[in-house]
Amino acid sequence: MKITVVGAGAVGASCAEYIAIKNFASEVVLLDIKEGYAEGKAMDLMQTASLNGFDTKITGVTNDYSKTANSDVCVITSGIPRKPGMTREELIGINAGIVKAVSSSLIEHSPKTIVIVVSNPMDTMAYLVHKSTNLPKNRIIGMGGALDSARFKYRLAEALGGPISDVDGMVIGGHSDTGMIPLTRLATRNGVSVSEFLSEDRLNQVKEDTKVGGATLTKLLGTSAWYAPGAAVSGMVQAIVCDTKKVFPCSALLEGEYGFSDICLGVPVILGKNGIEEIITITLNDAEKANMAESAKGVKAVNDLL
Ligand SMILES: NC(=O)c1ccc[n+]([C@@H]2O[C@H](COP(=O)([O-])OP(=O)(O)OC[C@H]3O[C@@H](n4cnc5c(N)ncnc54)[C@H](O)[C@@H]3O)[C@@H](O)[C@H]2O)c1
Repeated sequence: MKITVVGAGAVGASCAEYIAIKNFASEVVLLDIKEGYAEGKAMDLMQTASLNGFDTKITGVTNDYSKTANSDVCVITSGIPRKPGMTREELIGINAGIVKAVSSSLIEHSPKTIVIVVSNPMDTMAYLVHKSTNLPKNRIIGMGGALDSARFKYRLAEALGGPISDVDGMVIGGHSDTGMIPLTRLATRNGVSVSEFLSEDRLNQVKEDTKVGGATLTKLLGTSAWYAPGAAVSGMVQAIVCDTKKVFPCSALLEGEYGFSDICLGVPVILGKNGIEEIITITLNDAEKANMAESAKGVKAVNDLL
């Protein structure tokens, strides 16, 4: 299986590294517009192969889409990241042009590909790819919820004082500080509701810490994070390539699900060889429904800027 990752920056390179280390793909092509940058990242990563024990071949190219031909999955991470104090929405002006041009070049060379959109503001960028290409909706997937859910589980484990492997939970809604909806009501510690262990106040704190998870890291790092985003993308690529049918919250084009249409929003989906195999409709309570409506409103307002 051949995977292309566009953008050999922090997230793209981390994503390529995790894909290679998990050893499920034969080839990863890293593409960047900056002369020699992807080639350098690919060479550095290939020099970890004997140390980390993987056989995936990573090649780097400068803006040459012919080298990406017939990719099974293409990941778009190209674009600018946010700086401290910025929102993801503020990136739209520059990133929309990049994502539109990149997706069109990718699809020209890999018409059967599945596209994973990472560049921010991600829900709007995924929507833009839907609007500007003819790919069926199951083949365009936005990555946000997989990362936000990992951050949610991190915060839950911290509050519980237990291992993350005991924790399950999901974040749906828009991939923004205000739009995320960590579903504390459905989160569990080894099958037991987390509300058995944590007060409502503590759970609300977990929720708020999760929503600003990206901003917290951006402030500490001076730019947005890359390890967890790269790992989240690699998990989604693996589910597609290995046809695992695992459930991830992803930004998917909605056509009536959850009461919304003509919008990409984070909802639980089953990922497999066809990309989005199914959108799962979970029963939300009134408060969660109201949160989803607010979240959708926020994403629509950004979509209107396109
Ligand atoms: N969806 C998520 O959960 C999530 C998480 C983290 C970051 N992001 C987003 O991912 C994007 C990348 O973040 P990063 O930290 O890797 O940034 P980065 O600056 O480290 O890397 C971006 C790379 O894109 C390249 N690039 C720019 N224009 C290009 C083009 N037209 N064609 C090919 N390459 C091009 C740049 O040269 C650069 O190497 C940002 O928009 C960021 O906000 C999303």
